[in-house]
Amino acid sequence: MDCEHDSLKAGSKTGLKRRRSESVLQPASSSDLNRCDRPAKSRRGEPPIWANTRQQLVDALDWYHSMQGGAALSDKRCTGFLLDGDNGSRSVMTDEVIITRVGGGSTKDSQGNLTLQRDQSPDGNLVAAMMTTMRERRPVGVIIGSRNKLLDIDIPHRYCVLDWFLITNVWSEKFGSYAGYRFRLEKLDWSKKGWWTAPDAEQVSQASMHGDSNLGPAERMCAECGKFSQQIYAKPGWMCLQPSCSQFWKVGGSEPAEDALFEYHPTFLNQRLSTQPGIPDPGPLAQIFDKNLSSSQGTTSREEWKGIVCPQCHKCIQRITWDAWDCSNDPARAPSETCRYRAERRIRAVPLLSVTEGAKAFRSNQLACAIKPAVDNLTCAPYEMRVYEVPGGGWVTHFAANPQINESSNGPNFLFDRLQVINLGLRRYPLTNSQVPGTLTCHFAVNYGVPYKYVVSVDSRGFSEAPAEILTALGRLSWATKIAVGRSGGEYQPPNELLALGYLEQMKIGFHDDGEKDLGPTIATLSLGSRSRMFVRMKAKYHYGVGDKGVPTRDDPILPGSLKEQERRALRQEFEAGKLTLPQYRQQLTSLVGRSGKKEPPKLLQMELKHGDLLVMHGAELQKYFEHSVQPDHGLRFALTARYIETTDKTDLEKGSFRLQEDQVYGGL
Ligand SMILES: O=C(O)CCC(=O)C(=O)O
Ligand SMILES: [Fe+2]
Repeated sequence: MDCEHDSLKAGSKTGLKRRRSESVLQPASSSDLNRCDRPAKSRRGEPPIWANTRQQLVDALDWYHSMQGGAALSDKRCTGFLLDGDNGSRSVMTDEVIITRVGGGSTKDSQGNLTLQRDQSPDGNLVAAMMTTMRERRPVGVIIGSRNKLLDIDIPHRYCVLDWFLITNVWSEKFGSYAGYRFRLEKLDWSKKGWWTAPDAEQVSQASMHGDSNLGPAERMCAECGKFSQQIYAKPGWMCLQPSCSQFWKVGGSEPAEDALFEYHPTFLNQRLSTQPGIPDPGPLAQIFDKNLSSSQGTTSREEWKGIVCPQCHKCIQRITWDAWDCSNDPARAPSETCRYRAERRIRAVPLLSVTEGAKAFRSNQLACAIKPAVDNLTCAPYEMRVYEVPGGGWVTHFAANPQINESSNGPNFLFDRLQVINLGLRRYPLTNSQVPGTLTCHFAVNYGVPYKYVVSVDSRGFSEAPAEILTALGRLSWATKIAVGRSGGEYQPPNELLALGYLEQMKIGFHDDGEKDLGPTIATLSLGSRSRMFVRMKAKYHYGVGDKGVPTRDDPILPGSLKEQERRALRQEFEAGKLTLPQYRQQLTSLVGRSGKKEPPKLLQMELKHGDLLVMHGAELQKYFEHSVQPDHGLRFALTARYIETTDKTDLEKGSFRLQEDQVYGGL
C-alpha cells in the first residue's frame, strides 16, 4: 500500500490540509494564476498533451468536448474531466487518486468560492452521467488547469492532460445547506508514475499495483434508513450518505461543525479498483502523428479542420489557416514557445456539382417565414428579386440566380472554381466577444479593402493586392447594392471593403450583426458553392424588452412584432406619465414578459441561399435591432460580402480604393 496517503487530510471549509506541506490552500482567484504560496515541488516529467486554450483541447481531443464546466459528456457518459480552479472543499489529489466535486448547480460567492444554490439531483445530467460512467467502468481522460491548487507543482501550461482515470465512487455530501455530489477518480495504469508526481515519489508497491485485498470493504449500514454507505472519512467518522435519510451527513446525530477536520479513510483513499477485469482499454490519449508524412492534400470534411496534437511539442493545435496546421500560429502562444511545426495542406479542389447536386430540398417549415417577400421577376431578370420588408428594420433583398447567370463569363461557376485554386489568405480569427477567451470563429475569413473590425478583428489587404476574382465579385456586389438601395429610396455608397468567408463542412456563422460604428447601412453578399440557410431574428433584448438578467433594455423602441408589444407600450405610457415608479415599471415589465430574455427569439426570416445568389441587407436598424446567421449544409461554400465603411484614415482609404477592369464591371445579364 502506498503509505504516502495514509493520513491525508481533507480541508475544512476554509481550505485543505495536506500532510506533505501542512499548508492551507486558499481558493484560487484569477490574479494568482499559476502562483503558489509555497515553493513549487519539482515534477517527474512533462504532460503528454497540453494546450493554451480550452478550444484547442476541444478541437484536438475526441474525449473532451466541453467549452464550459469541468465534465465533458457524450451520449450521457462522462468522457473527460478538467480540474481547474474551483474544486470545492475537501478535494484532494494524490499520485493516483483524485477526489473532487461533480460541479454544476453552483454560483460564486463574494470570495469567488463556488457555493450550491440547491440540492444537486442524482437525476441531473452531470450526476447521472458520472454514475453511468462509473457503473460501466469507462475510462475518463483527466486534464489539469493551471488554476488548480491541489498539486504543489508548477503546472507547466494552462491546460495539461494527466492520464486516463476510472470513476470509482460517486456519492453525496453536504456543502453548506445543500447536498451535492462528489466523486473519486483513480489512475487507470499504476505501473508508471504520472508526470505530475515528485521525482522521488515511491514507486507503487506490488500490493497496490494488483489491488490490496486485505483492505476489506469499509461500508456500513445506516441504522435509520437501512442503506449502505462507504466510510469516506476516518475523521469525523462514518456518516450515512443518503440525502433522503434524516441521518444524512451526521456523526452521532449531528452534522460536523463548519471548521471540522476531515481526514480521508485510508481504505477509501487507497482502494484499487482499476485492476478489476472488464475495463475497456481506452487506447492512447490522442493519435499523435506527423501530418507531413500523410497526404499533403486535404478534403473539405470536418476531419480537415479538427485540431491535432503537435508531433513535436505535444500542444493541441487548431486548424487556423486554410492550408496548414501551424504550431506557431496560435493567438494564445506564450513567449516561451519556440515550436515551428507546420504541415502544409492544400484543400483538393471540389467540382461545383458535388456541392450543388443531391441536396435534399428543405421542408416547408424549414423555410417558413413570418414576412412574405414582394417577388419581382422582371426588373433584374433572369434573377428573381425577393424583397422582404422587416418591420422596424429595413429591407432584405434576395437576388436568386439561375444556371444562365451562374454559367455566364466571369460568373459564379468560374468564381467558385477560381477561389479554390488561388491563395486567398483565409484563416480563423479569435471571436471578439466570446465568453470563453481564445474561441475561434467557425469559418475562415480574409478582409480586403478598408479594415473591418466588427465580428472579428481581421487584418486587411488593400484592393490593389487583391486577386482579380475579388474585384470581379466586387463588381457584382456593387450592382446588386445599387439596385437594392435604389428600390428602397436610400443613398447608394459604393463598397470599399470586402470580407471573404470560407466554410468547410459543418462550419457556419452564428447570430451576429454587422453594425459597426462606421459601417454604412448596406451589406451585400455573393454566395458560392454549398446551399445554406440564412436566418434573421430580432435581438433578444429588443424582442423581450429585458436583458437576460431581467433588466429593462435601455432605449427600447418596442419594435413591431416584439413580444407583448401593445402591453409594453401601455406600460411605458403609464411610466412616462408618472403613474409608475422606475422599480414598479421594471417589476411589471419583467413579469409581463416572464423574464424570458434567455430564450431564443423566433426567426423572422429563413432564406435558402443558393450558389450564385446575391443578398443585400439595407437599413441601419436591421443591424441595430436584428441579427443574422448563416448555416451552409452541403459542403464547401464561399461568401463574399461587400460593405461601405466611413473612414478618413488615409492608409485605410487607399486600401479601399479600386478600379474595375471592363470585364469586372457588372450590369446584370
Ligand atoms: O456567409 C454569409 O452568407 C454571411 C456572412 C456574414 O453574415 C458576414 O460576413 O457578416
Ligand atoms: Fe453578417
